[in-house]
Amino acid sequence: MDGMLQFMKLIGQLKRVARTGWVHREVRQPESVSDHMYRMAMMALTIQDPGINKNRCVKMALVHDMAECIVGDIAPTDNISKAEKHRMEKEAMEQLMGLLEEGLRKEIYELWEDYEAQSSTEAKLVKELDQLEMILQAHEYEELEGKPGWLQEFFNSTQGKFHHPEVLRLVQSLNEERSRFLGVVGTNGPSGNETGAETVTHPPSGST
Ligand SMILES: Nc1nc2c(ncn2[C@H]2C[C@H](O)[C@@H](COP(=O)(O)O)O2)c(=O)[nH]1
Ligand SMILES: [Mn+2]
Repeated sequence: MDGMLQFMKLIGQLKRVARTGWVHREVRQPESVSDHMYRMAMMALTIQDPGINKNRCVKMALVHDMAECIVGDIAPTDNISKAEKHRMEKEAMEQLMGLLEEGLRKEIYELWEDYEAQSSTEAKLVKELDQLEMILQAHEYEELEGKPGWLQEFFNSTQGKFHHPEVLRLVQSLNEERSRFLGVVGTNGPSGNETGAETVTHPPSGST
């Protein structure tokens, strides 16, 4: 088969790889890895910061989890070490890159390596978008399932991970909307001047 066609079919598998974090919590109709990367790419497209290479961020968002078409979506709950996860994903990337011509192979692999190593400013921002996209999706699932606070663990595990002003602004808006949904604003809810890293940490009883 044509290498490019095989590459595109492998990438197409991302549409069918459900995000493990949601599967683990028995979310109905969990999003796929490609769903996750699409919204991250859109988030990157909206970046206004003149000091950031926005196009690099969009490309990085689109490639950062592509190895998961082969190795699947490895989550913290899988208890696979960072080193082993990196080894598995690097092997998958090499298989994918072997299907491409030299120029494309270099461009994509360099973006992926930068994200993995968190070397560039853009890579660090895309990591923040990765975490923002996840907590936004968690909030949306809480709303869809009518379960305020249900997915608090995703907010706890990302606390303190947000630094870029444009990301913090979105996290702040998300936390304010989530607080209203939790029904705590106006009682002992957030004061509204949080940096966005804090989350509402007193979900109603019954959430884990
Ligand atoms: N149960 C939890 N799962 C989590 C948490 N943080 C991340 N995750 C999941 C989300 C994805 O399915 C996967 C990794 O996502 P990447 O975008 O980094 O590949 O792990 C958590 O706190 N709890
Ligand atoms: Mn990701």
